[in-house]
Amino acid sequence: MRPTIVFDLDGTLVDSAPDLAATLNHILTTEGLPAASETEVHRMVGRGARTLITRAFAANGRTLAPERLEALFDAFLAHYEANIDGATRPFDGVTAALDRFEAEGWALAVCTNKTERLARLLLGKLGMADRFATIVGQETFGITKPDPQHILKTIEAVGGDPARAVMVGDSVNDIDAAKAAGVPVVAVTFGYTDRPVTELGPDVIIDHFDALWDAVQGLGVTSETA
Ligand SMILES: O=C(O)COP(=O)(O)O
Ligand SMILES: [Mg+2]
Repeated sequence: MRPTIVFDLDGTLVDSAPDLAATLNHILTTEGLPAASETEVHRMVGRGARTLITRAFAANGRTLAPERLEALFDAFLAHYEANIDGATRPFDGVTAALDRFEAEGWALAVCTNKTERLARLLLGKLGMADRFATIVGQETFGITKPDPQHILKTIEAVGGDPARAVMVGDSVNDIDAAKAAGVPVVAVTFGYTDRPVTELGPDVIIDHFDALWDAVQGLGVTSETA
């Protein structure tokens, strides 16, 4: 059985904050609220767009009734879909790192709290969708990180084994989900998080995708079949 490497999307594979911020700010300004900075967005992304909107309104002392939140979520998705790849690009070294894992026989997967639909759209526009054996989002199983089942079901979807899998992510949601799933986790330092990943207890931390292959080798999950 092939080993599986599961990637978070926003803040891990792709630098999507500029486009997420543009859409969030479209919603906020339409509502008469001040725009959020990209740094603020970095701290609020990670639990999906409903949570992003909720957090941004809370930062302005506003709470949202459930119906209002759903309406704003729909408006967010429509605006984001139309602008999804405006400035979003893969982080430096992603392509070479994916090439390496693919060449060594790993199954590549995405597990994101974005919607699967928009994750597929974005990765398709970036020419990356075909590289992944599966792309799992918030609505795929109705489960989101930090629930460990989000990662475990992603591994299952590619026919993988959690005992021969690794998670790569940027936030507490990825790290907590992986730990609860019993899957070793690599944290990146260049993503979106409200707390430095050094405080979150990942198995290993990398500053650049060029360090990913060696970091994963150090976790003892290898390409050879047992
Ligand atoms: O869009 C989000 O809030 C999070 O997405 P991610 O799980 O890919 O980081
Ligand atoms: Mg992320």
